[in-house]
Amino acid sequence: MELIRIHQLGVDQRLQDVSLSLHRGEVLGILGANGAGKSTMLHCLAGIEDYRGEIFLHDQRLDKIPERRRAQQIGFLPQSSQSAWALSVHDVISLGRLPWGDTNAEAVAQAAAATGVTDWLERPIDRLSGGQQARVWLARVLAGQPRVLLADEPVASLDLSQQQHVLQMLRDYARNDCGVMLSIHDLSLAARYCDRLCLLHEGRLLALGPVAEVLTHDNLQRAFGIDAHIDLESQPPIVMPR
Ligand SMILES: Nc1ncnc2c1ncn2[C@@H]1O[C@H](COP(=O)(O)OP(=O)(O)OP(=O)(O)O)[C@@H](O)[C@H]1O
Repeated sequence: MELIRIHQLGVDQRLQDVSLSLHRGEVLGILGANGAGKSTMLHCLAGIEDYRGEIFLHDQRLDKIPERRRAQQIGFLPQSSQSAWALSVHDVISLGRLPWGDTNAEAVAQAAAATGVTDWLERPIDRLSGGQQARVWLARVLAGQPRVLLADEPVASLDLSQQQHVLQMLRDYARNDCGVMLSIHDLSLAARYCDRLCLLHEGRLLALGPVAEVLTHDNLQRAFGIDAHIDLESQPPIVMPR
């Protein structure tokens, strides 16, 4: 069943005629070169970018859904986040409860545990490393318990172990009757953790479907201009520029 349906999405010169769906229980990976339109598409879904075309959440047009309800349903992790104040980790994660108007201590504790930040709850966020802060911002989104979780490069600043941990956690999150849409540059990780992939090229949809249909030599040549070594049968799968 579709959680999100995008129909002919367009933004100025940046995104053209993109149509796709996010299904219940799946992780959909958004791929593409720098400037391909990944963030732009996620911003449209998050309600922070004007667009042409239509986006449906369940069967309701996104722009007709009251803002608060939309924020309860769709959580967004931007590419980078910063706090203007030296909030504690606990307070940052609690901000994720704003759409609900509560402080749900259990949701906050669960989000902290899922991202492995429980030991830092009392520390000011600006005293953490970049990768540690990234996990706290992710915890903030998780605390809102959104049905649809959008994440713009959630593992870009994480070490190898945390990349795996976070992607597995997002996969588990999706399986719990939710959906996750994330942009990612590491094609091997995308092959390993995403159920389906969407490959954007110059603002257009170049390929959409199961991993093996999207990560082909031809598609990677067109999207990234690379000759790739692709072995999707190995454990874990390998997709690297030669
Ligand atoms: N606020 C903006 N106003 C106008 N153009 C923008 C804006 N933000 C991004 N762009 C342009 O839109 C295009 C798509 O950018 P977008 O950020 O969606 O790419 P991306 O695929 O997320 O790239 P990256 O991998 O570098 O994060 C780029 O050409 C970019 O220069």
